[in-house]
Amino acid sequence: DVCRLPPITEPLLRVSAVQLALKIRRKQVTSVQVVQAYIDRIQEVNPIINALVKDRFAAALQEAAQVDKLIEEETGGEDVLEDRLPFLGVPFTVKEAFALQGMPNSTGLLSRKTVVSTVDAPPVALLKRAGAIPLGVTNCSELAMWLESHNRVYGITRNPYDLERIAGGSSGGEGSIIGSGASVIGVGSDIGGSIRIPCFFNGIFGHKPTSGIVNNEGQYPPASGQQPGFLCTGPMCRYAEDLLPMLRIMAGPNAEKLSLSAHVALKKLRFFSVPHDGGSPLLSPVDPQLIQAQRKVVKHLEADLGVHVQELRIPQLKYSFQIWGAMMSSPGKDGKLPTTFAELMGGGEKRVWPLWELFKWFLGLSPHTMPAIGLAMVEMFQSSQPSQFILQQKESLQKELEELLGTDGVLLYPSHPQLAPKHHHPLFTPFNFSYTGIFNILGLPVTQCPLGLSVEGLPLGLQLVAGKLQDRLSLATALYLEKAFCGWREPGNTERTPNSTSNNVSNAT
Ligand SMILES: CCCCCCCC/C=C\CCCCCCCC(N)=O
Repeated sequence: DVCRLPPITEPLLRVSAVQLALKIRRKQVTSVQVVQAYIDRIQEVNPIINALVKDRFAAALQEAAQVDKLIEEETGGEDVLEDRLPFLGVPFTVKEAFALQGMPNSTGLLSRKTVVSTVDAPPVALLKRAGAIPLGVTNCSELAMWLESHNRVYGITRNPYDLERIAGGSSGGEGSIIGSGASVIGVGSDIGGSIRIPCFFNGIFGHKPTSGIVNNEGQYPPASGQQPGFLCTGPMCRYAEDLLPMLRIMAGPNAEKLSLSAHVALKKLRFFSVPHDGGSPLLSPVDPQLIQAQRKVVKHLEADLGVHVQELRIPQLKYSFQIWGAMMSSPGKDGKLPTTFAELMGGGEKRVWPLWELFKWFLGLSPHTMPAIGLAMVEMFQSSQPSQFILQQKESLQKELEELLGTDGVLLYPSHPQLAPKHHHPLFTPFNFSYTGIFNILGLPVTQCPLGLSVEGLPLGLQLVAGKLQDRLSLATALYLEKAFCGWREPGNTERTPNSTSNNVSNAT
């Protein structure tokens, strides 16, 4: 069957990063064994999914051997290692848009093909300092600004649940490699959904932190204008228990602001469910299977936690795309407009002429992808003066949601109106990303939570949104839902685990 990945046979690939680190510290397994198991799986699936675009396997194995030596020689005991190096010996992957020393950093732009990073981006450096070992870098969309990971440097990345479908973007290589069981944790970034969309399409967990918490430096392209307030770097992973420790590390000193160690009493939280954006004509209606999955979550929370989940309609959400577009193109505090997409496509030296690129594209001569050319064309007609009406909608939405969520609220909202589309299909539904993009503008933390598979075998999922700096609430809710909905499912494995049957939507009553 050409649409299926080979099944996972190595049990180490079914262990969370936190548990792997524990096993390595306790010498139940060596870091070399774990790193080798992941290299083997990458070599098995990557020729099919094209997710990892440059590896550093030899260096990773050497680093793993050093870790094993360090553990042999450590006299301070397991606790000392856990405290100092919580991810000691655990492999991870990084979106190619981030600097990882010695690895390419083109962000899918052909003119940057030969750019090699000499340093690590700060969140990557923090993970390395916590003992994690990078295996390589993964594919993304051109200039990280599209929901399909396809570019002229590395080609197209495929979805492990159906190779004819997209892996999402812009951190689609991460989504696909983690979803395939060929990486356990990874680093992504998100200015419109680039962590959450690939996590959703590949059935894994991800977290877009509160804006400003994780350092965004060391990724290309740099955000400009007001965009630094919307761009977020965050964790992507297969097991919910890895989200919080990853965030704690990646946030560095800012982690303190999130009180991540505070206990979350789920029964005392206030839950809200918004089933759709209120009907923007630009976006697709929400897939009935996603509506049903969200309803099942509501029922489960009410039955199991004894909470009341309030269903809401928030009319301003209908303008999500217009709000995102207006804010992304607004000038920064210094009055400077953001760098245009056409300038970014030109590699910073000269801007490209979108219509000329379009003409070349039809002749097969453009070094750019169609979505990038399309974005540059749309930009030509975009005003940097957003309408007062849209700004008012944004202000009232911000106020309403912040008041609603406070310090104890969690909102359930679809991640995207459709299940993973076929390759190139987002060209016909380019505004659907607004389901995720709106929360970048609002600066709220959002955890992407998988919810089993659809009748077609594609991942279902949901966004869990919390108030500013309340990341621990959406993270705790995802951890709780993983138990009931079984979290990540192995692609190609249609068998259900014993307690998962009732949560497969195809089986739902
Ligand atoms: C050729 C079709 C192009 C039409 C463009 C229509 C306008 C759509 C505007 C923006 C789409 C951006 C998608 C962003 C996806 C996530 C990006 C991210 N880095 O978080």
